[in-house]
Amino acid sequence: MIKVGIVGGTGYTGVELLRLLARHPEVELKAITSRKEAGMPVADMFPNLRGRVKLAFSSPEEAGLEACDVVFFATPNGVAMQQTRALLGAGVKVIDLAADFRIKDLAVWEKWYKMEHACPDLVAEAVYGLPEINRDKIKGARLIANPGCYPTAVQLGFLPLLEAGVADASFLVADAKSGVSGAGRKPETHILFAEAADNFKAYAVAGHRHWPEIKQGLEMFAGREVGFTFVPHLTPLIRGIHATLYARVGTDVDLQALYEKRFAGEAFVDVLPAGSHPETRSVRGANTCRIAVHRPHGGDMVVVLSVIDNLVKGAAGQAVQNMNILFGLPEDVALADVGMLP
Ligand SMILES: NC(=O)C1=CN([C@@H]2O[C@H](COP(=O)(O)OP(=O)(O)OC[C@H]3O[C@@H](n4cnc5c(N)ncnc54)[C@H](OP(=O)(O)O)[C@@H]3O)[C@@H](O)[C@H]2O)C=CC1
Ligand SMILES: CC(=O)N[C@@H](CCC(=O)OP(=O)(O)O)C(=O)O
Repeated sequence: MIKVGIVGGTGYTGVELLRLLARHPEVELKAITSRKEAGMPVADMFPNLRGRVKLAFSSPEEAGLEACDVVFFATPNGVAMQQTRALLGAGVKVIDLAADFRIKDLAVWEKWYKMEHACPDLVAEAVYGLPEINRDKIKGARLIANPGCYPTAVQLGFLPLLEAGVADASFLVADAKSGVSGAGRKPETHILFAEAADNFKAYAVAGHRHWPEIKQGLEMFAGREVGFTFVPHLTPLIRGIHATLYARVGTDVDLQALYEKRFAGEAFVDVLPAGSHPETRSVRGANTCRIAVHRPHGGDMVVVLSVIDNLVKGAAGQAVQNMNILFGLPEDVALADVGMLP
């Protein structure tokens, strides 16, 4: 059995990890931390886990994380980097759902995250946990930087175009909408029901911290610098990201065949038939990225539609997928759920 610890068990990604790991046949949950709720049985806070998770929250210091095989950090940015070195030293693998290890250029990371990095050498070592591009590196890793939610939807959507070199890499646009759970469980005014329900708005148009993360990935796929514009929106859904991606391509490319070929054999990327419009609800609760590719009016613009559940393929599901790869298990263990309609 894989002994698992979770730091930050009271947030939305923490409880989503618990939902997935509670029925993972190879996992033994050893510790789930919360500083505020230490001592409270997990199922008292999250009744969906009654009868499935018997542990109580413990404080991070008393959780015995060094005795685990793998520790997930479902914590705000800047927490995992304080504890990762000691855990790796104790032989524990680490999967960080936050952004501490995602961006290789430290100056860029420090600019966007507004703090000094605690362990630059570990940033260099960390493997970016997008299995569809990094599966082989993930297999041998000690430290996984689990991608952000918008970055997962956007990078998977652009991947075939850029790898094949068929798009104009100097003009890439991502117009993305996220459900409110993407902002986490901490109380903030802009995610109150009366603020976010029956409302729709863009935010961080001047610059969002996922922009450098996505750009780093797109440049790796393209093998060159890219021109990339990213506009996130808050939409009155609870779960889900819908990314609408725009690029210029030559008119002789069979886009449908390109996408189907690139993702053939990928259990968690579903390329829909030509002309489809993927819905966020079709991936709700599922670890699936569902993609459709369009060429409106037969012109030179490609429009890619990419949907994920931000808490599953955009966070906890992808983290469990990475854990399965790290421990040599089939990638879909505990991740075979289909989306929930309606
Ligand atoms: N929500 C989403 O869709 C996605 C989130 N992420 C990332 O995952 C991480 C977690 O997100 P989310 O679950 O939404 O966040 P929440 O704000 O909902 O939860 C944060 C959790 O971390 C704990 N925590 C906070 N500070 C510390 C600390 N200093 N030391 C130890 N534990 C701490 C909190 O519990 P307590 O204070 O009691 O200790 C809580 O359990 C974030 O970095 C987020 O950016 C990534 C992809 C998608
Ligand atoms: C809707 C919403 O607010 N989404 C969050 C992004 C989600 C996220 O968790 O990103 P990191 O893991 O990189 O922090 C935001 O825009 O800040």
